[in-house]
Amino acid sequence: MGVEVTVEGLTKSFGSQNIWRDVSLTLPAGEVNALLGPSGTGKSVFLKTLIGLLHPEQGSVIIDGTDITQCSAKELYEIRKLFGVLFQDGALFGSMSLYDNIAFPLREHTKKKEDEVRRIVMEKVELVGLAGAEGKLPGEISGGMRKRAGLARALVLDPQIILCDEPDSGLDPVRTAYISQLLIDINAEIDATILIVTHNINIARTIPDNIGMLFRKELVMFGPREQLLTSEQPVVKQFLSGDRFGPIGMSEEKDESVAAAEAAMQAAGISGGGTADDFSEIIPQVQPNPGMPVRKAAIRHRANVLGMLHTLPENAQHAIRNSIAEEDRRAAESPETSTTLVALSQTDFNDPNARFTGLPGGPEGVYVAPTDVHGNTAASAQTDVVARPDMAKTAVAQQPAGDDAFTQPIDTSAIETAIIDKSNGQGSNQA
Ligand SMILES: Nc1ncnc2c1ncn2[C@@H]1O[C@H](COP(=O)(O)OP(=O)(O)OP(=O)(O)O)[C@@H](O)[C@H]1O
Repeated sequence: MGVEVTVEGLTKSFGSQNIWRDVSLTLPAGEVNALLGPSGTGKSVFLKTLIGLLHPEQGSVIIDGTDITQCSAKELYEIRKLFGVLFQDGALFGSMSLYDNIAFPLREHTKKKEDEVRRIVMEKVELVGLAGAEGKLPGEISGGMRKRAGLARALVLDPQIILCDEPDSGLDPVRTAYISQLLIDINAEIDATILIVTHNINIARTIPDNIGMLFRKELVMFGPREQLLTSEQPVVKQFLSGDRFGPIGMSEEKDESVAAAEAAMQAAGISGGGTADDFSEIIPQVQPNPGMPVRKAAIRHRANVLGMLHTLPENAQHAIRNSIAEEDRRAAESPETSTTLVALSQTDFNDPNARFTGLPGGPEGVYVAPTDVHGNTAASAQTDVVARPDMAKTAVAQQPAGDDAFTQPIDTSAIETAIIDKSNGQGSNQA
C-alpha cells in the first residue's frame, strides 16, 4: 500500500520572498490527490519540498514515520526511494536514449543485473505506450512522448508515492485523458499515493479522490474532491470557471481599482470569459480500465469520507452522498468495472471476520444491495460502511436509513482493512 504523507505547519521562503506558510495536509495512503492554484503560488516548490529537494524554514513532512525536514542525508536518501517523480518538463537526460533514461534509477539505486533492468524497463515502456521508441533520444520525440517517458522512469522503482508536476502540460486533450487514465490504472495496480499538480480542471474533476488549492501563500482548502468542486469560495469558483473577474489577477494581488472596474463590468453584464459549467454537478470519477485490479484506495477513501462527512459543508455532504449513490448505481449496472462492488463481491458475508453491511443508495434512500461470492445479499440494508462486524457493530445498530445515514460520525478506524485483505485473497482480517 502507498505511504501516507503528513505535512504540518510548513512554511517556505526564498530570501525575503515567502512562497507559502503554515501549510498542513495529509495525503491519505494510496489515494489520488490533486493540488491546484494559480501560476506562481508555489505548487512545484511544494512538490520539491515533499521530496526534500527544498528545505522549509518551519514545519514537518512525515513520510513513513520520518520527518524528512529533520532527518540525516542517509535517511533522506532511503526515503527518496519511495518516490517516483514526474517533473514538469520530464527532466530527461538529453544525451541518453529513452531506454537509458528509464533505466537510470534502477542502475543508480539497485544492484539489479542488466537482464532484470531490461525486463523492468520494457515493462514500463509498454505500460506508457512507448514500445518501439525506446532507442530514441528525448530531442527526437514529441512533448507527450517525453512526458510518458518521464512517467515510465518515475515508475521503475515501484514507488509508493508518485508526484506528478503538470502531467498534462503541453498535451492535447486526448493525450491528457490517456495519461490521466494511466495514473488511475497505476493507482489500481500498485496502490501508490499520488499527488498531481495541475491547472487542468477536467483532471481535477475526474481523477483525484482529494483536491487542495494554494492561493495567496496559503492552502485554501484540502479535502474530498466534492468539497472543493462545490465550494462557494470566490477564489475557488473563479479558478474552476477560468473567469478573469474575481480575486485572482494576472499577478497574484489584484489591484483594488482593477477589482472595482471589473465589478462594474460584471454588473453591466460583460463576460469575464469563464465557462458557465456548474462544477457542483459532480461528474463521475474515472475508473480503472477493465481488467485492472480493484482500486483499493477508492474503498478506503469512501470509508474516510464517510467518517468525516459530518464535518464538511452542507453542499459538500450533499454532493458526496450523490457521488456515492451514483457510484453504486453504476456499480450495480456494470459490476465488472466497479471498484466497490468488485471488492465486495470477493467478500464472503458468511465469514465471521470479514463481511460488510450494505451500501446506502442516496438522498432518496434508494438502496443498491450488493452480493458476495455466494450471491448472498448484505445482511443489513441500512448502513453505509464496509466494515468488520466487531468494528462496526455500534455504527450498524445506530445508523438510520437514507439521507440521515450519512449525518452521524462513524468510527471508520480499521474499517476497510478486512475487506481489502479479503479482496486480495490475503488471509487474516485482524487489524
Ligand atoms: N529555487 C528557487 N529560488 C528562488 N525562487 C524560486 C525557486 N524556485 C521557485 N521559486 C519561486 O517560487 C515561486 C513559486 O514557483 P513555483 O514554480 O512553485 O510556482 P507554481 O505554482 O508551480 O507555478 P506554475 O503553475 O506557473 O508552474 C515563484 O515566484 C518562483 O520564482
